[in-house]
Amino acid sequence: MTDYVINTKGLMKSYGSNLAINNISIDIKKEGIIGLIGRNGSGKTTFMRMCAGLLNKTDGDLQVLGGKPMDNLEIVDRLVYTYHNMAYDNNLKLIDIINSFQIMYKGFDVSFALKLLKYFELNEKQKYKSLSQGMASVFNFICAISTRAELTMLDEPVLGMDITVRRSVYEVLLRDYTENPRTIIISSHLLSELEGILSEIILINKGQLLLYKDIDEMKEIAYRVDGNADSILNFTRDKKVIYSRTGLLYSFSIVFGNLKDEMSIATKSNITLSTLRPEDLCMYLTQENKEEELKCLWEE
Ligand SMILES: Nc1ncnc2c1ncn2[C@@H]1O[C@H](COP(=O)(O)OP(=O)(O)OP(=O)(O)O)[C@@H](O)[C@H]1O
Repeated sequence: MTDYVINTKGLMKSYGSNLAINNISIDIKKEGIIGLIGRNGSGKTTFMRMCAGLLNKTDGDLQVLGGKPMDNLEIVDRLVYTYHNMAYDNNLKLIDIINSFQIMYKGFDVSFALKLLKYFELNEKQKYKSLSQGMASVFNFICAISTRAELTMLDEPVLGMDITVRRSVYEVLLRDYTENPRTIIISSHLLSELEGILSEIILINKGQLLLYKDIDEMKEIAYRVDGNADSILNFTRDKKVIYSRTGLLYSFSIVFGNLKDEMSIATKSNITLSTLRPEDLCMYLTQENKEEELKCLWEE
């Protein structure tokens, strides 16, 4: 038995001339709730769809649950992938879809799915097409989580949900994971909300893998350096600076690397060091400086 759910080597996917996944090599460990994080268009959906056997790769190796996912029933029976716009037949009621999941997945827990429908106040007789975006997302989540598949991939699962429902979904997810440990990969932009339930983060940008880290490790791999511009420059001279802002009122830099042992040097150099929240680190690693373009918007 392999210790990994997904192994890729040099994975590539192009849509015509558009390179959506660019040379991703990653071994994703079994068990955990993993956040697949990246900006719009970074390739999250493309990556998940390839893993789910719904999309062919262009090049490279891709193994999911120890096999190739494309046209491989033995593998796709052990995984579930849901997204916000599931294309169900217009006439299907929620109960019909639940019954189909039960037929497709031998581990599907119907009674749990029905309890969740009640908990989230959905009516099993309602047609899927009549659900609001938030309600449809809740229903897709219910189907995915009740499948208890070895690999559960949720693509933007909370799209359209209000904050109260999102919180309930996170709680159900975490509790169900504790009862039934498996690998759950969630793509989302809302890292700040998810942080509390994630064990690892995969960050991709423009189709490339930037990092795959344990969430606790992430809290020590980059630091914010505050001080006056000269002190910051001196302190960061030999360090990997990923973002810098120099202003009249304040200046700071973001340094990639563990600076835990440099606290006393920093204090002597009139520098304040602070750790970054995973969400901020992801933002600094993927943002582009558009200051000049922004100014141009109001120019004649
Ligand atoms: N069917 C398609 N045909 C052509 N290009 C596509 C297609 N699907 C995705 N792309 C392109 O591939 C890139 C990655 O898209 P993808 O949907 O995988 O990103 P994403 O990270 O899921 O984005 P978002 O967070 O906005 O949903 C984008 O440049 C997108 O325009």
